[in-house]
Amino acid sequence: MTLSAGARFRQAIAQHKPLQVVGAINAYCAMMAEQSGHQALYLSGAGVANASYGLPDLGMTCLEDVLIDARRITSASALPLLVDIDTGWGGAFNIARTITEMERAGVAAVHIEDQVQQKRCGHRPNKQIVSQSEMVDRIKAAVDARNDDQFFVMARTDAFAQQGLDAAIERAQACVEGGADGIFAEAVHTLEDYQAFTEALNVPVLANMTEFGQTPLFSLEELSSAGVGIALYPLSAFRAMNAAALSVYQTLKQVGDQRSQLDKMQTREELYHFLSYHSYEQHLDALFESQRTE
Ligand SMILES: C[C@](O)(C(=O)O)[C@H](CC(=O)O)C(=O)O
Ligand SMILES: [Mg+2]
Repeated sequence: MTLSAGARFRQAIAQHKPLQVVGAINAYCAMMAEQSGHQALYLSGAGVANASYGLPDLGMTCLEDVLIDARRITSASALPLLVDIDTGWGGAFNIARTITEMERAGVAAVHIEDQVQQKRCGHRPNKQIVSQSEMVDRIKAAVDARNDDQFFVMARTDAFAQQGLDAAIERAQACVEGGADGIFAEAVHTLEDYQAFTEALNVPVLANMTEFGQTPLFSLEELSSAGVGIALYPLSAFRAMNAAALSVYQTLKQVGDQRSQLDKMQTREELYHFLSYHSYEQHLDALFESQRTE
């Protein structure tokens, strides 16, 4: 029997400590990540907002916006996909619908956070969070809605910024009691903070290694020593792609050709390799005589 996406995510967590989960902004990135040997993918809420809609990460995208990108990724890669569902987009029934649709889209796992609906990036100031009981209700609604009991519901808490370590850990514990399968400890500052979370909890703890934020970019060994179960790189490839693209646009404008930029580009042959272009072409040639020219 083939394992469900959720079961494969759980298996990957069990096999890697920590499991690296890498952001894939689109289907092709998912294919490159998979062929680079990664075991799990991430669809970033900020990434969907920024890349697919040209919007900031301020709770302006909705379920359908994220589902479109999630479906594209699960169609292109067999790796388990963790999806950022922000606040779940509403009350208990909205959250239930979000979970049902994510499962239908072939998603393995989601994280739902305790910010108010008009959420902010976790690494920005002035975040506001809902009460602990409202957050636990979000978790209960999500867990109750899943069809596959292996589908992984992760609680993200942004409480550290406003309320400090102890309150954030207490919240995380309450979420686990409410049924959360894992905890995303957002924007904590030190390995000791992670260690405190992992010691207080009996579920995997995720460390967000997002660049230019509140958390230092710890190595896998460091995260492992603090007991972290999942290391997330939500936008690393996206940021690199953006810098390369900008350089190409500016150079074309200023210089008039792209020759100095070729070393920043993936070659046609590399592109075709990741897409299995040649095997499609061979299939075409073998199947349809009329396609052959010689
Ligand atoms: C993980 C995150 O929720 C995301 O949407 O990718 C962001 C990442 C970022 O803005 O760097 C967050 O940490 O809030
Ligand atoms: Mg997000």
